[in-house]
Amino acid sequence: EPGSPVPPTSPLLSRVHTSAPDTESAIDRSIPEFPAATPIDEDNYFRLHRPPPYLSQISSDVAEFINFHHRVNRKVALVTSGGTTVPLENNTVRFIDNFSAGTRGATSAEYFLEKGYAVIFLHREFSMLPYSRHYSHTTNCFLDYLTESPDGKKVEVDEKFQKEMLVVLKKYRYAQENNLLLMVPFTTVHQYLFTLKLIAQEMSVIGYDAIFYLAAAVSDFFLPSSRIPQHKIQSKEVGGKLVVDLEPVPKFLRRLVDSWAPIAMIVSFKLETDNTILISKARTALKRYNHQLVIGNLLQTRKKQVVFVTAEGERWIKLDPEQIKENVDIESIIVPEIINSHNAWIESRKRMGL
Ligand SMILES: CC(C)(COP(=O)(O)O)[C@@H](O)C(=O)NCCC(=O)N[C@@H](CSSC[C@H](N)C(=O)O)C(=O)O
Repeated sequence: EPGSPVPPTSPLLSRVHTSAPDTESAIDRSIPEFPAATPIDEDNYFRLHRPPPYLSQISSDVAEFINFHHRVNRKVALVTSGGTTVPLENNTVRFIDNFSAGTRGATSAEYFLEKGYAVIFLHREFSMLPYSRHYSHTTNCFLDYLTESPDGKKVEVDEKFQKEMLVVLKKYRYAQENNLLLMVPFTTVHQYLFTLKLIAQEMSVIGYDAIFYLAAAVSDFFLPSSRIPQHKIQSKEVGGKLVVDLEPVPKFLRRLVDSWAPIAMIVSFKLETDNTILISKARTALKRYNHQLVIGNLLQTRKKQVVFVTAEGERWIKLDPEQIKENVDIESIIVPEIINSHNAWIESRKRMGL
């Protein structure tokens, strides 16, 4: 409406936007075909693909945020959240998406903040966000929490929701006013990998006070720039069938552990749908990447139970029926456990003189 007050630009929304394809730089026919996932070629992915055009903006925001907290020795958690996409056309009409609403990441970020961590929230643009997830358009529509004033002239928060909303609002404002939460978006797996690498390298200044909590659902396969079509695929051009030939995504977790963040504590999630392979797959990931903790979860039961897999063994965390009835966030149990492990990790590093 002309003249109506401009809505506040929420500090929860980053200054960069990722969902519109950067059609200028995504295609580069000069890039040779190469299997991205073999260890030797892994870094070729970063060397041969151009970084997202907005990366320098993110780099300066992240550096400023990290220095702000490093000065006061505050621990920083990088929480990744949401699914990455694999565009099938440069002017993207179709893309392969990875399942994730972003609830795990957004909820976990709240509990890290509650425990005094600063949080860099590397999230799929438009997925669930800390605090606003309680009243987002996809879960509890915020309009259902409002009523009209008796004279019908004003909007008010419904009396029965005042208490719970005040708790969320206070936490949101506290994070905002104390610069504790930095929002960094991604959409494609390409954007995710370049941004994760950048943040990991900038976080190295924090050493073991940094923790990586990798809840994002990352694509395992992608369409290399060398063969992505420029425009929307026309069915007549492909004889009515669409055959997609994807390359494996570089095993970035190995790079993260070995070189981008060699001192930080790293927690990854393993998502399966078959319970018979969950623990073995999580253990394989732990052995392959040699980080500290893999949290296994099944798509079907991810909100009620997870399994911690470490070098010492595995341990299930399950909500009991009462907790399920009470809508307890399983992250309210997961995150404090991880923070205890992070503190033990820091003590062990100090004892080793690192
Ligand atoms: C995505 C969910 C299930 C949360 O759901 P929402 O609350 O709806 O957001 C999360 O808990 C999770 O498992 N996240 C990790 C999922 C994932 O993709 N994990 C990868 C490991 S990280 S991607 C690593 C890459 N594949 C490699 O091997 O280097 C995997 O299972 O393979």
